[in-house]
Amino acid sequence: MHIPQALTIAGSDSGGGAGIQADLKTFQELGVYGMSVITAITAQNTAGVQGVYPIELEGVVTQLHSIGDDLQPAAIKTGMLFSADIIHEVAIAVRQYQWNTLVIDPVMVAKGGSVLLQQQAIQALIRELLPLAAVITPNVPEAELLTGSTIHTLKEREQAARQLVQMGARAAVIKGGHDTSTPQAMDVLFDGKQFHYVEYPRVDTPHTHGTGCTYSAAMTAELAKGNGLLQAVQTAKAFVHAAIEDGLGIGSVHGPTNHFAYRQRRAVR
Ligand SMILES: Nc1ncnc2c1ncn2[C@@H]1O[C@H](COP(=O)(O)OP(=O)(O)OP(=O)(O)O)[C@@H](O)[C@H]1O
Ligand SMILES: Cc1ncc(COP(=O)(O)O)c(N)n1
Repeated sequence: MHIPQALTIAGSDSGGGAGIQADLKTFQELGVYGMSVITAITAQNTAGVQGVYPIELEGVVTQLHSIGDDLQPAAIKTGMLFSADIIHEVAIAVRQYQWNTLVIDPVMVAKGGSVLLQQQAIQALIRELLPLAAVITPNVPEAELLTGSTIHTLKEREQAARQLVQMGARAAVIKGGHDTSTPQAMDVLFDGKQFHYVEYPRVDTPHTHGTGCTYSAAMTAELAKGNGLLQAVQTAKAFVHAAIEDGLGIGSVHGPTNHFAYRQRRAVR
């Protein structure tokens, strides 16, 4: 039996809703064997981030080699990378091990405002990692920082997605989770040739901690199974929407999403 395998390179969230924890739960829920390279430990809960502790560079590099020298992830995602040095080492490993199906979630700040990517690392992300991406999945503020343009309208989101492809990514998804002016949570995918629009109704909930991580992890899992990009994005959107809609009510502030929801809904159908 062939088991699809995927790797996440990201930060640990002690609260379990975002980062490595969200990624591995999502991989598992979608029937994919998950592996991890941890870039930083965060002390975090539903109220916010209480501390950020980057892993020593050598520790990140050794984890990358442990995976690359033995295991064969069919798809890889990056989340919180924290520093330019870590980005540099990840880019080297991606090229060395030919991790061509690379999903970049350019995590920059947590929902509560804590910095998860140092300011000076943004240029390294653009220069070294973005050109290796099968797809990059910024939210609007992240897309603005990556492209240097302001984004208000749908046209501007499309332009930003196109620009990210011109900058070297093979595809870009600009997420609409932050745009509360519309009743739909609509994401724009530019696959290098055409635009696709993936949408579900916006859920009125404060429990959206880790939505971006969960979405990009679900995309990575679907790509690891050999699915095409549009199908992977559509399944990921269904997965994250179910996870938001069936929130768990865990924690006192911005709770995690429900990683069981997609599988449970399919089981009762
Ligand atoms: N309230 C909501 N209702 C429905 N869908 C949502 C909602 N919030 C986010 N989404 C969807 O969740 C996915 C993740 O998007 P989001 O914009 O939250 O990412 P993000 O800001 O990068 O997340 P994170 O802050 O966790 O990294 C997208 O498909 C987005 O449209
Ligand atoms: C380790 C880690 N990675 C990513 C996020 C982003 O998630 P959110 O913006 O929902 O807090 C996070 N909070 N922590």
